Order: sequence, then C-alpha cells, then structure tokens
Amino acid sequence: MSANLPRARTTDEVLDALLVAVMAAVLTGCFRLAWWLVRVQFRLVWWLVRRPSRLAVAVVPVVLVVEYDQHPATDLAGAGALLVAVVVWAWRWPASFRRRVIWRLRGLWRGVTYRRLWATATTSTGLDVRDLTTGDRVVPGRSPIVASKHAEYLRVRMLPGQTLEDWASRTEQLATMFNAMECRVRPAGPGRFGRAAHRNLIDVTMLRRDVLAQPIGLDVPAEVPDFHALPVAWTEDGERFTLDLLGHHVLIGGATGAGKGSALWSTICQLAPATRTGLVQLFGIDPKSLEFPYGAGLFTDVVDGDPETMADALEGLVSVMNRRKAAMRGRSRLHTPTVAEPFIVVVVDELAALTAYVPVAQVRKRTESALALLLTQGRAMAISVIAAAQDPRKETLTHRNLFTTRIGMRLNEPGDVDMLLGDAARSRGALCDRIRHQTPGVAWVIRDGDPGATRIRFPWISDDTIREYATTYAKPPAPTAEDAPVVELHPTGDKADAGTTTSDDLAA
Ligand SMILES: Nc1ncnc2c1ncn2[C@@H]1O[C@H](COP(=O)(O)OP(=O)(O)OP(=O)(O)O)[C@@H](O)[C@H]1O
Repeated sequence: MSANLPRARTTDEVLDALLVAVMAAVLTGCFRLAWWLVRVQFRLVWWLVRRPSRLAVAVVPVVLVVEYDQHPATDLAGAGALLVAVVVWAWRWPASFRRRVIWRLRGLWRGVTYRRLWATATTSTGLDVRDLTTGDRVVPGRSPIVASKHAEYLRVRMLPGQTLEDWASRTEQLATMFNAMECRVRPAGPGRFGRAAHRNLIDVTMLRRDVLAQPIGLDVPAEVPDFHALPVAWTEDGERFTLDLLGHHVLIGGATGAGKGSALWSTICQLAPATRTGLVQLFGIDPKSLEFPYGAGLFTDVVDGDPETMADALEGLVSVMNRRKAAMRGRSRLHTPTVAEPFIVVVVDELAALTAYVPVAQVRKRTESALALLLTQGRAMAISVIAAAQDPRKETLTHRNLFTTRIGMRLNEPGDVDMLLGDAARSRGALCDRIRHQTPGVAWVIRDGDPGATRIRFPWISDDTIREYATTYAKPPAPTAEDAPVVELHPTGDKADAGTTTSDDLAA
C-alpha cells in the first residue's frame, strides 16, 4: 500500500528545484534586459534620424560623464547637465514629457490593479480562450498601463478569432470590473515607427473622470493664428485640440441643440485677429439668418435666406478660386495666404439648406456644382469650407467624403454616426449617440488618415463674447477698386468678368 503513496521529496531535490527556478528567473531577466537594450539602441538610432536635437539632449550628458569620469566634479557636472536636459524637455516639449514620463510613471502604480484583475476580468467577460492542446485558459496580452490624470490607456492583443465588436460589447462589464466611469475600445493607432498597427491590436481607454463634463472657456486667440493648428477645443486628456484648417474642409454635424454654434464660433474667434489684418476673409452663408448677425464685423460678407443669392455667392467664390488657379498654373501647387490673396474661409450654417432643401432644381444644381468645385479644388487655393449640418442623412450630405475633418456632436441614433462621419466611424470609437444632452459642445472628431476618433469639447461662447470679438477685431473698411481684389458675394447684374464661373467649371 505504501508503494502507491507519493514519495516525499528529499532536501536535495527541493534545493535542485529551487536552483532551477532561480536560474530560469535569472535567464528570463537577462533576456528581457538584453531585449530592452536592443530596443533602446534602436530608439536612439531612430531619434538620430528623425529628431537629432532630442538625441543631443539625451546623449550629451551621458557622454560627458563616461568620457571625463576622472573627478567627482565632472560627475556632478554630468548629473547637472542631465537635470538641465530633463528640465528643457519638460519646458520645451511639455506634451511629449507628460506622455512619455509622467503618464508612464503614473501608469506604474495604476498598473497594480490591472496586474491583479486582468485575468479575472477577461475570463469573467468571456474574453479568454481555452488552449485545446494544454487545456489552459489563455488571456489576451496587454501593454503596460499609461495613465493621465483622468484615464488609463492600454493596448491589447486580441486572441485569435476575436474582433473589435467582441470587445466593444463587453465595455460596460470591463468598466465595472476596473471601477471606471466608462470603457472604450478602438482599433490601435499607428505603431511606434508610423507603421499601421497589426489588426489584432486594439486601444482600450478606461475613463475615470470626464473633464469635459463642465463648460469650457474660450482660448485667447494668437495675434498671428497658426492656420494649421487653431486651438479650437479641449480633449478629454485636458489638452488643447488644434484644428488644421488651411488645406482642409470641416464638416460639423449634430442634432438640434448639440452645440454646432460653439464649434463654428470657436473657429471664427480663433481666426478673428487674422480677419483684422486681412490675412483671412470670412464668408458666411446663413440660411436661417440667425447665426452670424452678432459677429457681422468679422465677416467680409454674409448671405442669407434666398437660395439664388446663396448660389450666386458660391459661384463668386468659384470665380476667385479659378483666378487663383490661373495665376498659380506652372508656378506653385499650393497657395500661401497673403493680405492681397488671403485665406478664404466659407462658413455655412446649415449645409442641407444649400443642397437638399432648395426647391428649384436648377438653383439646387448650381449650388451643388459650385460647392463641389470648392470642396474638390479649393484646398490648394487656400479656400476652406466649414459647414454645419443637422440632418446626417445621405441626401442632405452628398459631399460628406470631401470634408477631410468631420466632427460629430450629439446625434440621436447610433446609425446616424456612420452616415455623418463615414463608414465604420462608430466602431472606430466615435460614440456620438452616447453624448449626453447635458453636455452641448462635446464632439467626436474623425480626421482622414487617423484611424481613431478623438473626443473633444468646444468652448461655450456667449452672444456678448461674439459681439465683443466683432468689435475688437472688426476688419478694416473694404479696399477701394484699385486695392486688393475683394470677393463680392452679392454679384450685381453683370457677372461676366474674367473670373466668372463658366459652364465648363460647373460641368467639372
Ligand atoms: N460648448 C458649449 N458649452 C456649453 N453649453 C453650450 C455649448 N454650446 C452650446 N451650448 C448650449 O447649448 C445651446 C444650444 O447650442 P447651439 O444653438 O449652438 O446648438 P446647435 O447645435 O447650433 O442647435 P441648432 O441646430 O438648433 O441651431 C446653447 O444655447 C447653449 O446654452
């Protein structure tokens, strides 16, 4: 009977097992260290190629210490230089310092919860699989945690056979497990070297606190605005969201009361100093005649109401575009705004009123053709269109894909999101139908070339603020005939000048 009992281990055997375990741990550690060193070297080479200045900041102190390590004073100088490098990094590139240092350090202690709960959370939500060979449960791999003040971010490698939808359908359970306010998933952004991420990678965000829950104030505009980075809103990481307007068209959609006005006015206010200097000309198309009167001083011209007048206005802008195109032919591919030939921004308050809701077919055709020309060719000629739309249906947004930046505010139905922002926008993370009524001005942004969606909130801008801007930044009186060309949005009678839109233009 005793022969069937398991034999007790001798001390030597226990020691052997312990030794093997220790050696395995040491070998694993060495391998990880070697792998880390390889990655660091790879990163240094990458920096040398892409960012020589940052490489210098990181490497010079180290070289000083290693090369001149003969005296404690040199060590001290090296340590001082290192400290200066860190301070310069934090001061000169605060966003990069925050993301790469502070968020990762914070992620170390927030990661404790994930180490403890990850296996349980994925198993209890059915996001693990059973290995048929060994019978073990396999849980999805994840990156270390990166944590801002308000959220934790991790990248997850989905298991074979899983899809983004599998994860999206478990976000509520995951949020509960990790005690988060909300959990979101989206396809992973581009990899470290700008390569497209592997399709089995997803980015998970655990939101702790919604910094966008409270209204936000307007940023004071720069005297010389950067048209490629207008600070028009704030992201949920508490950072400024900048809009690249020059060379892009922007579509803003949302249900009634979603705050489309704040998106339009935030952009207009950031452009205001440039309207005063004449580097920007704003043209308003306001079918309801309600949105732009407060800020009339900022606009070069505003047309409202009558569909025929709006068609004339758009054709006037096409004429300007054609004149610029003719002047640029063979000389340049991209127009740089000057006071003589400024950046033209066309702001449309209700896009559907220009397209679907125009009763006379001929006028509708003229409007649509002129709009299509501006949207397809205007970008190179420094003409951008910002258009708001309430109704996301296809018939009202025929030109949706010509807008390179699409902003979705609160929408009524999940199906509206893809209609407004483009195919699969909702599965890319743009949950516009989940934006609460209590948070007007909150929106999701989809930009061409960016696989994910960014959640932002536009500042609340009162009518008084708009009036104040219109007074402070009122544009100078219109130039005389000999001065710079001014676009006339109300062409009177004879439009047949050199710049008038031809039937060929419209046919195009
Ligand atoms: N960014 C914001 N922050 C806080 N409150 C806002 C913001 N934007 C708008 N609001 C509030 O929501 C209300 C509706 O906003 P707004 O008129 O801009 O919506 P809209 O989408 O343009 O609606 P409609 O399509 O009916 O014109 C405003 O009167 C204001 O009280």
